[in-house]
Amino acid sequence: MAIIKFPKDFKWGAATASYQIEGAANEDGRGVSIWDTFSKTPGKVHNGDTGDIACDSYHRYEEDVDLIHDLGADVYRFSVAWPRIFPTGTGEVNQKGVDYYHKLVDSMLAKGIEPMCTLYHWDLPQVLQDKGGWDNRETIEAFVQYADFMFKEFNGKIKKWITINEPWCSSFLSNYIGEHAPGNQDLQLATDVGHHLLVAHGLAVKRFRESNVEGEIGYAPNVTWFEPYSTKEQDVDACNRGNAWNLEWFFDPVFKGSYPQFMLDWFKEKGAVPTILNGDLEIISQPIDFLGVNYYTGNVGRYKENEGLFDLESIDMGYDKTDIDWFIYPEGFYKVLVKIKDLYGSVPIYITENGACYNDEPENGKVADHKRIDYIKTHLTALKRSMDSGVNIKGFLYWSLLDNFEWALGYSMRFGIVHVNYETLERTKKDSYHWYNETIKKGEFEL
Ligand SMILES: CCOCCOc1ccc(-c2cn(C[C@@H]3NC[C@@H](O)[C@H]3O)nn2)cc1
Repeated sequence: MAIIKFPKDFKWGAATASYQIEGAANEDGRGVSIWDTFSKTPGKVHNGDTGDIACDSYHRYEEDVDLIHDLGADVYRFSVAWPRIFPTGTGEVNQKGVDYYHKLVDSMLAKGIEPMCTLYHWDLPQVLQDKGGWDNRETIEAFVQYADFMFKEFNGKIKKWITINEPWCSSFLSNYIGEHAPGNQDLQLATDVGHHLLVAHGLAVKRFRESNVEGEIGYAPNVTWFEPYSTKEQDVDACNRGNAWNLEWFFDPVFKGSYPQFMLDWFKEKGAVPTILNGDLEIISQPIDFLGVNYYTGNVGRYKENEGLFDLESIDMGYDKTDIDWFIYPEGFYKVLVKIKDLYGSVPIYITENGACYNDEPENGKVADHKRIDYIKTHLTALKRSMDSGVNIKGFLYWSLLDNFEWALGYSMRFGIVHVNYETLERTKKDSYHWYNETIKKGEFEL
């Protein structure tokens, strides 16, 4: 069997997000977010699940930090709920919310765990949504004020900042496909929202630099991979469009200061070119210190006229799927990381999310989630292949530490290496947790 070995300075960790784990939705002055509204809208979330309680991490954060510590992790990626800091998005600070994140961060630092903080992981204050949300450019300034407050308040404690998580999800999944909050279905709106998210990212980076606070800053786009069914130009072009929807569309503005022309042309045909103001792209392309990459799945794709937004169909090649019905495709992880290197150079990269959904339940106090272990093994192998091909990967954060609220799928889908009983809130380390702990300790594993 092959031994897959990582560098000694490689950073290992796990990730979560505020709305998915905290609960305490109406506690200590927290304001309403768009996910509170969306999850309480009948038919939007599986089983009518909400983040009202979630994993109750707001009250159990010390237990969860112990889980991170016992894992042997170097880094813990969490997100701050904007409505806990500014309940109406702007204006008066909610000190109890600030105090909570100081307690959380201090507990990490006390155990030698590096905090990696995501400022926007989708829980936009509802008051801002009521004024147009990310379609209203005033939300950009509100985000910059929130980010500026956080940079200064946590200066010296938090030294790795992520501005926006998965702008593709917050724009296209949330405003064109409509599966996520606020649930619009308007392509022009989606391209404008995506653009405003990128402007907000760029202005936050600019403010970070001007603030002279310690640390590094980046963002965390999600990517996928469509492998052409054949070498026919139609198949290759269709897959290029499908890949660019996540990749070039959200990477070129940051790394090149322009949108990919072939995608602008495509969106022009659809009547949905984003509204770009003078100076926007200079702001968006502020240099960043690191790139977060979130990868879960990929597939083989083929040209099919009028299929979806890009004349692209996904082919069922019979690859195994996880319990969320996503194909298991580690080759795509390798391919997309090499493409990022080829297109954007040697920017330091953290895998800020990669993980598998398997809904195994505890039996006699154990969770034998061996398929999750296999998924992690094959994806870490693809990751190491990319590193050996020159991709500048600095660390890997598994999604997710805990089973949690998986957005429109509620609590029906479990990504955690720790099982959460949503009745009792009891945490149970799964076999994958123990395997990951051993891998972190040794810096290697047997494939
Ligand atoms: C073309 C039609 O498509 C319909 C559904 O399309 C998608 C795409 C992507 C996702 C998706 C979900 N996740 C996991 C989360 N990442 C952030 C963290 O909060 C995790 O919970 N990543 N991507 C869901 C649905």
